[in-house]
Amino acid sequence: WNFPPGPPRFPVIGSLLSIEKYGSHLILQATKLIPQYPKMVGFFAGRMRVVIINDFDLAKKVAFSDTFSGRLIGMYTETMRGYNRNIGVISTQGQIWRHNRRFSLSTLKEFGFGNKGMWSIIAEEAAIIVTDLKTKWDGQDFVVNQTFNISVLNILWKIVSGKRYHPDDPEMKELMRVLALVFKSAYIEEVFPILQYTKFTQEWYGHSQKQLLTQTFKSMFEQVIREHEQKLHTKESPRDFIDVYLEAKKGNDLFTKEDLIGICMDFFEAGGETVGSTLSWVLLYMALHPEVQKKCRQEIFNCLGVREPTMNDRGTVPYTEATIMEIQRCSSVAPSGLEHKALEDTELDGYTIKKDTLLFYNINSFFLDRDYWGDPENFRPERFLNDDGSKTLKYERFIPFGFGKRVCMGESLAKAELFIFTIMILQNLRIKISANHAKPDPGQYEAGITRSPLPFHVTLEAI
Ligand code: HEM
Repeated sequence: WNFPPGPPRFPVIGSLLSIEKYGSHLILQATKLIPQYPKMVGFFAGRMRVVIINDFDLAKKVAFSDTFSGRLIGMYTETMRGYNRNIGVISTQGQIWRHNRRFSLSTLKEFGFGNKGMWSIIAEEAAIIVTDLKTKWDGQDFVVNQTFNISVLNILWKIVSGKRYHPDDPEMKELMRVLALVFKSAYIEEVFPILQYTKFTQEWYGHSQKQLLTQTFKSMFEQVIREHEQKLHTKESPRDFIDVYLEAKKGNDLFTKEDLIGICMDFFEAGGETVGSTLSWVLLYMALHPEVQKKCRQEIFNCLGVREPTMNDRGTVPYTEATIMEIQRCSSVAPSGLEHKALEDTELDGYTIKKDTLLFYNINSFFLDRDYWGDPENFRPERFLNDDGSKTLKYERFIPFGFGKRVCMGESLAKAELFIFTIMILQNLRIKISANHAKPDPGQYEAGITRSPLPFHVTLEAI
């Protein structure tokens, strides 16, 4: 039928052979095929039909349409999470997704998304890790490797469950490491179910680690929920997200313990690695661009001095804000967002899109569009500033959090975290290229659902 054009297809493995020669990450590599397929490119990935949308206007159409608001429903949830249906927000669709998303968004808002309480929780976590780096690593070489992931997770976890972890907690560190691994090999067993049938192939894509991770998360969340049930706070004084959920669940079948566990998993999966990786990129680009670092720091000291930032300071430090935006553009931490599944047979730009086809909009390609940005390969925060440098500029194609029906649920939290952490890092630490190790290289990264730099060295200097 009239499937969007793409590289040659072979039985069983589909188009993956031709993709492999471009490298392993489908989306990042599909960017290289843009000259041949500027609007969209169709692949057969194992048993799945995948369409990557390179054209911004078409992407918008997909992202804002109900027809394309589905998710891949299948094995991942059943075998990995141990449930017989999809749960939570990220991997549900239809009524369950709408309900879980609406409830989660409004409850998170109630508990501080975008308000003062939230900002001080963020600053508190940032202060702990920054002070730790300052006291332990002053004048020394430091390996940046998921340095901020646990701190960032603590912020969300405090709202959801009232708990936090020590940034050096060995168990949580291990969970974060495995979680990052899961992000890197997402979708693989959906694409090639056959891989699950031998021990050797299972090992190859990390099946047992994935299963262990989801089982660990599951029992961790069940335990936290049990503790909340035993000491449920009333409707009038809920302590956190879990209290509100359990209260709402009374007599309402749309609320289930499985979905609560699913939402907790979603927050862990979506809320730590994404912001954590972006902060690693902040250290990398700051080390590589000392002149930008100096300018940010000067602006911060001029406007805020050494006091803790809040989101009310937005607008007063435009160069720093532009720098964060440029880091998000250059690092493209969620290069393709998540899949959007067609819920029925439909048509897109003259091509037939059959039900269950997966569509990804190529965020990475929007960030690298030469006609749009002029010099996309250059790191240049000024592009996000107006002529006199007094205001940041908005760009339609700057969509690190995606857009449309399934736009990131944590956007305002993530923005607050990036703003407050970056400022507090720069107030307290100078980040330099190490004289003893290779210069950090933005081209050295790992990519799956998220894109994070490989561990790299910097020299830290306390201010
Ligand atoms: C820099 C940090 C982050 C980036 C770049 C990012 C990016 C994205 C992107 C591109 C999507 C997919 C949009 C789509 O499918 O159309 C997404 C979805 C999502 N994000 Fe984020 N995200 C970040 C942080 C967070 C945080 C802190 C949370 C915590 C609440 C979060 C929760 C979610 C959830 C639950 C979804 C799924 C929404 C749905 O399926 O309806 N994200 N994010």
